Amino acid sequence: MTSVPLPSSEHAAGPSDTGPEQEVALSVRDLNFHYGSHHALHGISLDFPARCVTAMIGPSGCGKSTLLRVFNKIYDLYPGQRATGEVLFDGRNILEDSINLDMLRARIGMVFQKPTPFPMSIYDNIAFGVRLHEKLSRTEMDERVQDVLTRVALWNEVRDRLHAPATGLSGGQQQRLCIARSIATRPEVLLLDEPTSALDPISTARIEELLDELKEEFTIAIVTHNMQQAARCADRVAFFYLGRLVEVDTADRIFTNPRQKQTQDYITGRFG
Ligand SMILES: Nc1ncnc2c1ncn2[C@@H]1O[C@H](COP(=O)(O)OP(=O)(O)OP(=O)(O)O)[C@@H](O)[C@H]1O
Repeated sequence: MTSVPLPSSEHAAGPSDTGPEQEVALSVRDLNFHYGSHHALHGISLDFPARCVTAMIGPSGCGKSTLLRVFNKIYDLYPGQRATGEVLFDGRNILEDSINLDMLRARIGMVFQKPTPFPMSIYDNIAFGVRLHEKLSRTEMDERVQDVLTRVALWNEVRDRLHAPATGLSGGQQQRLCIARSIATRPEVLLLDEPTSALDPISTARIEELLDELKEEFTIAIVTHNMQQAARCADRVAFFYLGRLVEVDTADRIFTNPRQKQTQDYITGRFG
C-alpha cells in the first residue's frame, strides 16, 4: 500500500475532504472505460483511502459496477471492453497488461450482488482460493477457515457442518461465506457490488455490522442503491451520474450538505 498525497484534482466537483497525507489504497486517475463503442466511464479520478468504506451511489446505468469491475480487471475476459488511464495499486498501474491477474484478484477481493458460493463444501469454498496462493499445512488451513468464518460471524452456525455443501446455507449465510472466501486470501481491498440487495433486513444488518469491523483491516468499496445503507456504513460517498464522478466527500457532507445540485436532487429522491 502506498502513501500518496491526494491531488486537488481528485474532486472535480469540490476540494478534498481527506488530509493531504491520507494513506491511499487505490488511486484512479483519468479513467475511461468503453464497452465496444459505448463510452461508459468518463475521466474518473478518485482515491480510495486505506481502511475506509467508500460507497458509490448514483442512478442505474451511471457506471458504478463498471468501476468496480475495472479494479479486478474482470473486463479482461471480454473482447471489446477496454480501460484507459491509471488505477494505481501498490505503486503500479493495474491496467497494464503485465499485471498478474491471479495475484491481483487475491489482493483485491470481490463480492457480488447475488451470493455465489462454489458448488463444494463450506470448508472448500474458503480453502479453494487459499490453496491457489499459499501452501498451508492441514492445521494451518483449518485455522484459516475457522478464523475467517469467525470474522464474518458464521463459525458458530456452521462449525458442525463444515463439509456439507455451501448451497445448503441460507442466502444471508451464503453471502457471509462469500465475504469470508474473499478475505481468506488476505486481500488489501474488498469490493462489494450491492452485497445486500438480495437479503432480508436481518441479514443486511449483519453484513453492515461486519463491514464496520472489516474496515479496520481492509479498504472497502461498496456499490449500493440504498441511501440509508450508504449513510450507515460509509466514511466517504462518491456520487456518479451518466458515467461521470459528480462529487465525492464524507458521508456526512454528502447527505447533509452536498456541493452539487445533482447530488442533492439524487439523495432527496428527485430522480434515479
Ligand atoms: N456488458 C456491457 N455491454 C455494453 N454496455 C454495458 C455493459 N455493461 C454495462 N453497460 C453499460 O454501461 C453503463 C454503466 O453500466 P453499469 O452496470 O456500470 O451501471 P450501474 O451504475 O452499476 O447500474 P446499476 O445500478 O443498474 O447496476 C450503462 O449504460 C450500461 O448499459
